Amino acid sequence: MPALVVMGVSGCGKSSLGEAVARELGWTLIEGDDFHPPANKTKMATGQPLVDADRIGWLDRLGREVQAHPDGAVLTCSALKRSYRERLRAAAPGLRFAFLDLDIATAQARVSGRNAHFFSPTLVSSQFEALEPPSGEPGVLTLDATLPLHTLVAAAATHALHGPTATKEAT
Ligand SMILES: Nc1ncnc2c1ncn2[C@@H]1O[C@H](COP(=O)(O)OP(=O)(O)OP(=O)(O)O)[C@@H](O)[C@H]1O
Ligand SMILES: O=C(O)[C@H](O)[C@@H](O)[C@H](O)[C@H](O)CO
Repeated sequence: MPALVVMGVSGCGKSSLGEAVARELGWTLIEGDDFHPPANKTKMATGQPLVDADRIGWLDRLGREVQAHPDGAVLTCSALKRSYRERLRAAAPGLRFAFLDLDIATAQARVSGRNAHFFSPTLVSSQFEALEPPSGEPGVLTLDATLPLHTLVAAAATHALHGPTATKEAT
């Protein structure tokens, strides 16, 4: 089942890239934030980081969403820890990942600059504490999240279609 997860910390550009890659490939976009239960959104809006127990049911739901779109899906999902990615891989074998790698200062600036978003800017540092970078795991392309969107789209779409051997890391 062809599927790509666009992953990384809050503000790295998952929604921007995910939407553009899904359009480029004609695949279904699954916006991970839309599937957080209300309790998770309330926690994040009030400055409380999610813990494993908050994320497990959400990840399982996202795995089912990917399974429901066997013709091609782009999933935006923070997928911060290796165990979370393994959970998604178990649901969708062969899943590919595009990791948007961003420094904390730029993430902070991007998240603070957003209006009307549920995610509290005070949580950015907790995202970096939770992050276990996926380098070395199967099917992962690491991208410099400060590159222009059109460069990221081209690299991520090639990776989604052809896998790691076809893609030179755009970092
Ligand atoms: N490649 C890029 N270069 C510069 N700015 C970008 C890039 N991609 C996204 N941005 C900007 O960064 C901000 C965050 O982007 P976006 O909402 O796509 O990130 P996100 O990872 O989905 O965030 P969250 O998970 O918190 O919703 C937005 O203001 C967006 O316009
Ligand atoms: O696992 C998490 O902590 C969450 O998925 C966050 O990453 C946010 O939902 C997202 O980035 C929106 O700002």
